[in-house]
Amino acid sequence: MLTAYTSDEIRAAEQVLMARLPGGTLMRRAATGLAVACVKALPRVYGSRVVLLIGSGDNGGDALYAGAALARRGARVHAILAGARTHEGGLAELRRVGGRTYDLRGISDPARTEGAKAGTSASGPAKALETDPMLVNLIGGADVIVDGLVGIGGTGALREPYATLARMSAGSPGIVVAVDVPSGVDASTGEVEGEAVRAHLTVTFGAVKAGLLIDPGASHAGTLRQVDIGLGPFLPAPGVVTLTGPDVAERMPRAEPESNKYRRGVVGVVAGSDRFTGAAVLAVGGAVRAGAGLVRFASAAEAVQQVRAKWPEAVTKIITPEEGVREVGRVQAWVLGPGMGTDDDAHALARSVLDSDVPVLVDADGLTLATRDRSLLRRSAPTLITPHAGELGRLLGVPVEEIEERRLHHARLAAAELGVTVLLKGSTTLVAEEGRPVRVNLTGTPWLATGGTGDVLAGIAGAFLAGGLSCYEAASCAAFVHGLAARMAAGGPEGGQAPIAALDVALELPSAIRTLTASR
Ligand SMILES: NC(=O)C1=CN([C@@H]2O[C@H](COP(=O)(O)OP(=O)(O)OC[C@H]3O[C@@H](n4cnc5c(N)ncnc54)[C@H](OP(=O)(O)O)[C@@H]3O)[C@@H](O)[C@H]2O)[C@@H](O)CC1
Ligand SMILES: [K+]
Repeated sequence: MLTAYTSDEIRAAEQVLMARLPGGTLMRRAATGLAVACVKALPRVYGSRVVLLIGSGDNGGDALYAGAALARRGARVHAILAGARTHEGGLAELRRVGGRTYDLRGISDPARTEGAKAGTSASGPAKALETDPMLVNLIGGADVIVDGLVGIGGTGALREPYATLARMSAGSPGIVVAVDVPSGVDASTGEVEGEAVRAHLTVTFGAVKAGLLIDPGASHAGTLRQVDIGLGPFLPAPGVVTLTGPDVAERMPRAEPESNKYRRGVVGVVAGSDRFTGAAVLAVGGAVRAGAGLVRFASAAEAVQQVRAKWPEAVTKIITPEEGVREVGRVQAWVLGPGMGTDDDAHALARSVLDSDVPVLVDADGLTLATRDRSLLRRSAPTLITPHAGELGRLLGVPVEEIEERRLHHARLAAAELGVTVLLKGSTTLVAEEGRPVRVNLTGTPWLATGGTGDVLAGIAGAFLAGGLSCYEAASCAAFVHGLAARMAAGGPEGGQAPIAALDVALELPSAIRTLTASR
């Protein structure tokens, strides 16, 4: 399991460790790791052009010492001094080995208190920077740009001149290496208030910061490399974690020799309607291919006909809103919602499912119904909701943009406010439940952003719930397996480059599960 921390947690651990070591030891360790990462990223160090963006704190200190190490190996190193102060030891060391500096305070006095919103065009002092020939040449001609503007000490939107430097580095052909965290990304949450550095590589020290795993921060971080500085024993229990393949393999329901279909878990699916049938076919497909012992599907006649045609292994029943799921037979968990509609009949059906005493996964139209009638989610058995940002926004009465901007906050808030487990879909899927670390899933692929993949995910998680996993475990394992199957469908476990359809993800599930469980 990978663990991730907030800035405060890292800082507290660093204090304890620092008190036991000679001064400067941690920065030396960090800078050495950073220099090694830069060497690996460069085709050749000797003669390469390295530009350091230096802020006023220790993040800049790391970059200066690493720059000095690169200069000693023959790189041409230029430090752009952007802060009101500069780390003295680092600067002296860089100068000692022939590194050069360019002090921005000499060319402009930008409004340092103004946050620059992403996308706004530069004006005034920022404009003067953007057209400064020296700066344009340095940044435009760099083989590698080392972002040492701010690290875990950063707060709020990047101020000038940092914001302009972040924007300029995005236009450079050089490799951008972020020191500890891309400047402008909130290291604790992944939130980005204004301009932020877009790194190809982030070299992070001591432990992974949660904001590097969660979008929008995650998409600014590029490849992550962690440098051990000896912090491990001093870190607290993490607030954010990520499951690895072996973690998921260990948790997934197993088919034991004495298993029969009832022992492996019976999942009920209430999805689709006479008008919409595709979502039902995909949700049932997810459940069937993820290894449910038996899938009971209950819906209107047209949806039942389509599901039977595609998945003959499902036991189907045509139901009416009045009778609900009373006569469907015993299940260990329900999946409720995809394509079921949102009218009064759908509401009655949802009520009959949510009245049951087994775990229920609520997705899609089920979430729309719950938005209108929150009492649907008040139940004694566990509930898992699987919204995308828009659905969660409606449930919480918050604009979708705010959900996207503050994913970690809103996933936690929803879990607390609604008393359910929340799987918030997106490029970095989050699973939140009160009293537990938020789980971030990293196996997704941009190709997953296509219609119907959420229905497949609901089916997978439903199968895992029926197999005996808790909402928290079922959601995080399902997100992992779903993302892995999508990657494999798109061309390979590391992510291919072919478009995929939702059904491809369902069909790929056995292969994905096989790659996970082969080593268990
Ligand atoms: N502690 C350790 O043991 C180790 C720490 N290490 C390293 O130290 C880093 C943390 O260093 P840190 O604490 O000096 O903070 P850091 O991130 O460099 O900058 C903070 C300064 O930036 C500014 N600033 C803030 N927000 C801003 C904004 N939005 N826009 C513009 N400016 C902004 C503000 O300064 P001011 O406004 O006064 O100029 C603030 O004081 C850490 O990430 C890691 O790289 C490693 O060496 C390993 C050992
Ligand atoms: K940085």
